[in-house]
Amino acid sequence: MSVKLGVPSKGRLMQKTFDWFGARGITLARTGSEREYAGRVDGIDNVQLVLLSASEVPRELAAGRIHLGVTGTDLVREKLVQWDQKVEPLAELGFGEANLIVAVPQAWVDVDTLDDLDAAAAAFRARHGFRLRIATKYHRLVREYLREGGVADYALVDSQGATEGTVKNLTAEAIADITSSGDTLRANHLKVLREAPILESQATLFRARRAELSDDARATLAELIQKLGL
Ligand SMILES: Nc1ncnc2c1ncn2[C@@H]1O[C@H](COP(=O)(O)OP(=O)(O)OP(=O)(O)O)[C@@H](O)[C@H]1O
Ligand SMILES: O=P(O)(O)OC[C@H]1O[C@H](OP(=O)(O)OP(=O)(O)O)[C@H](O)[C@@H]1O
Repeated sequence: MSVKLGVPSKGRLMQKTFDWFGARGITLARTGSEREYAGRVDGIDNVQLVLLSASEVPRELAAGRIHLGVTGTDLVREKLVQWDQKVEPLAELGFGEANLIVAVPQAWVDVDTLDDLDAAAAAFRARHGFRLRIATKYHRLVREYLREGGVADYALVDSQGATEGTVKNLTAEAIADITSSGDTLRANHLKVLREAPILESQATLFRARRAELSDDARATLAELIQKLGL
């Protein structure tokens, strides 16, 4: 039995993940044609590379189909109920840093805090007859945050990409999304609420708590963790 290491196969986390392992003597490489999702691990025996989308890594870890996996903390917390019982963070990797925030139109001069948003949401419903819409793909984290922040009168609308565009497109009044440089928010005339972010995320190496391991694989995992300096 080999140790299965799940890493993003594309997107912004892939190359930096490969670089992070490479700097620690473990070479990860995609093999085959550019479009083939096959990979190789050099620098240690008996470790199998599993190429996945960053958003699928949490589920694969929770199911125990991979033993180790790299993805953003935001995706783990959003996708796994009681995430800390399913996975253990082993190392923050220092890239993929982004904050999950709530943003509203810059033109809403009276709305700078969650309290303001709650008041605006109540007024919006009274005026329009439907609830203020917040577009996001982080449904669980945003619901929990708004409940704790005392914001009640809103509806979440699902947005799986280009979330900042939903306000201009009139499919939402506000958004909750990841921001890094802030350029996308500014370009779409949105401002972040004054409170601390919902979550500060970065790429992290996780271990699956429930994955089965043979004795051989357990030894390989220990060797890998030691080689990575963890
Ligand atoms: N602008 C950004 N800067 C830095 N990290 C970001 C940014 N936007 C998203 N991320 C982080 O990158 C991770 C997602 O990576 P990426 O967008 O490449 O994957 P994905 O959207 O899940 O891809 P896929 O389409 O393959 O499912 C998340 O953990 C997220 O927090
Ligand atoms: O603060 P910034 O540096 O401008 O980055 C923020 C943007 O990056 C992510 O989008 P991504 O590029 O993954 O595209 P998406 O909208 O299709 O998710 C995120 O959803 C924001 O839209």
